[in-house]
Amino acid sequence: MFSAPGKAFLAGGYLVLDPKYRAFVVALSSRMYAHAEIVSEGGDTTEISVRSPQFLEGDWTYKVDLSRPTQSQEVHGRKNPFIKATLDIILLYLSPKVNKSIVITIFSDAGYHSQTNSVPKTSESGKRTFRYHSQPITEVSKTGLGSSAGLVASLTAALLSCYVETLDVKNDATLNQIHNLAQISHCLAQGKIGSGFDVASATFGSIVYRRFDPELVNKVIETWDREYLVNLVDNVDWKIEISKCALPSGVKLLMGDIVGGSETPKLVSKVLSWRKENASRSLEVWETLNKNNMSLVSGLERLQTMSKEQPETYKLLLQSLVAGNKSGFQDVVSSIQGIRKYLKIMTQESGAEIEPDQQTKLLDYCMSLDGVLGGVVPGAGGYDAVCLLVAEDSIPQVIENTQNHSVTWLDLREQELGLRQEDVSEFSGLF
Ligand SMILES: Nc1ncnc2c1ncn2[C@@H]1O[C@H](COP(=O)(O)OP(=O)(O)OP(=O)(O)O)[C@@H](O)[C@H]1O
Ligand SMILES: C[C@@](O)(CCOP(=O)(O)O)CC(=O)O
Repeated sequence: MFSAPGKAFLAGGYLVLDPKYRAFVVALSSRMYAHAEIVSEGGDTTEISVRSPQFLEGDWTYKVDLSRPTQSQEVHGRKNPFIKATLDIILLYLSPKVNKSIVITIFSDAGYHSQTNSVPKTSESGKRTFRYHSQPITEVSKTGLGSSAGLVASLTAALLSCYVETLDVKNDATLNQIHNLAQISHCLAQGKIGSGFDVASATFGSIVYRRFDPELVNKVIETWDREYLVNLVDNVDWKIEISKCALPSGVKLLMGDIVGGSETPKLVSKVLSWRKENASRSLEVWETLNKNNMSLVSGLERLQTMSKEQPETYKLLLQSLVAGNKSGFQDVVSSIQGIRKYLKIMTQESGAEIEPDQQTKLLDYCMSLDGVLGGVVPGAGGYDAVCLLVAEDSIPQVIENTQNHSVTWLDLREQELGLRQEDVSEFSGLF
C-alpha cells in the first residue's frame, strides 16, 4: 500500500509554467492511499478494478487485451480519465505478457473534499478514519489539494508493485520512474500540460520545483509509441529541478477554505494572454515577483539552518514572534509582502482575479495578527483558499481571531515526505 501527499502551492504560480522560473510547493498531511492486490494470474484477459469506496459508484473496472494495452474498456460505462490514463500508460510501458486480475482500493483523507453529506468510518485498528460521501466523486466539492495528482501518483506506485515485486519508493531511481509515469498519465488525462508541480509534489513532497519541457510528454500523447515512452521514462533527463525545502521548525502552515471556488484554466488563459500582449511590463512583473518568491525560499532556509545551529537564539525569536515582534523574520515577512504586491498588480492589470479584494482584506487582517509571518492566495489564487505561515504557538489565537472572517481552517499541516509505503493492517475493516 502506497500513499501520496496533497499540496499547498505557496509561491511561483503562473511563473512556473515557464521553465525559466521555480516554484515552492508544500506537501501536506492529507494523503491519498492506494492498495493493490493480485487476485489471479494467467487467465484470458487482464482485469483491473479500481475501487474508491468513499464515493457513490466509486468502482471502475477495466478489461484489457494485452495485445492492445492502451484500449482498456470500462465495464460499467463509467469514466474516470485519471484512472484510465494511468492504467493505459503503465500497461503500454510494461507490456506484460501474462494476464492478471488486480483489485486496487483508493482512500483519501478528509482534507481533499468538502465534508457535507458525508459520514466518518474508522478502521478496526482505530488508526484510520475516512469520510464516506453520498455522491459520486465528480459531484463532491474539492478543496484544491490536488486530488487527481495524489490519485495518479499513488495508483502508479500500487499498480507497478503488481508487476515489479520489490518496488521500493525509498529508492531514488524508482521514485523518478514513478514520477515520470505519473506525470505523463496526469497530462494525458487533463488533455493539457500544466507545469506538473502537483504530480512532482505528490511524488517528492515539499519541494522547490522547475518544470520539464512539455514537448517531451506531448510526443507520447500524439504517437503512443512504446519505444519512445520507455526511453522517456527510463533514460531521458527531463531537466526538472526538485530540491527539498521544508518550513522551519516552529513555523506551521494554515490552509483556509474560502466559500467559492475558481477555475484555474480560465485564470491561466487570462494571465497568459495579458503576458503576451504586454511583454515588457509582464517581464518586469515576472522578474520582481520571482525575486520575492526566491527570497521567501532562502529566508525559510536561513531560519531552518538557524533553528539547527543556534537553537536557543531561534527559540527566543519564535517567542517574540508569538508576542507580536516580527523583526527577526523580516526577510520572510517582506518577501511575502512583495509576493502579494505583485500578485495584486497581476490581478489589476490582467483582469484575472488572482488576489480578489475579498482575499486582500482577509490576508491584510491575518498579517496584522501576532505570530503570523504572512499569507498568500496559493496556486492560481482566486476564491479557493488562503495559506498562512504562523508560529505554532499562535495558531489557537489566530483561529479564534478569524472566527468571523468567512474562512474555515482545514485540519492539516505540512508533512514534507512524498510517496511512502503504508502499513496495510491499519486499514483493516475498510476494504
Ligand atoms: N479519491 C478518488 N477516487 C477516485 N478518483 C478520484 C479521487 N480523487 C480524485 N479523483 C479523480 O480526480 C478528479 C479530480 O481532478 P481535478 O484535477 O479536477 O481536481 P484536483 O486535482 O483536486 O484539483 P486541484 O489541482 O484544483 O486541487 C476526479 O473527478 C476523479 O476523476
Ligand atoms: C497557475 C498554475 O501555475 C498553478 C495552479 O495551481 P492550483 O491548481 O491553483 O493549485 C498552473 C500550473 O502550474 O500548472
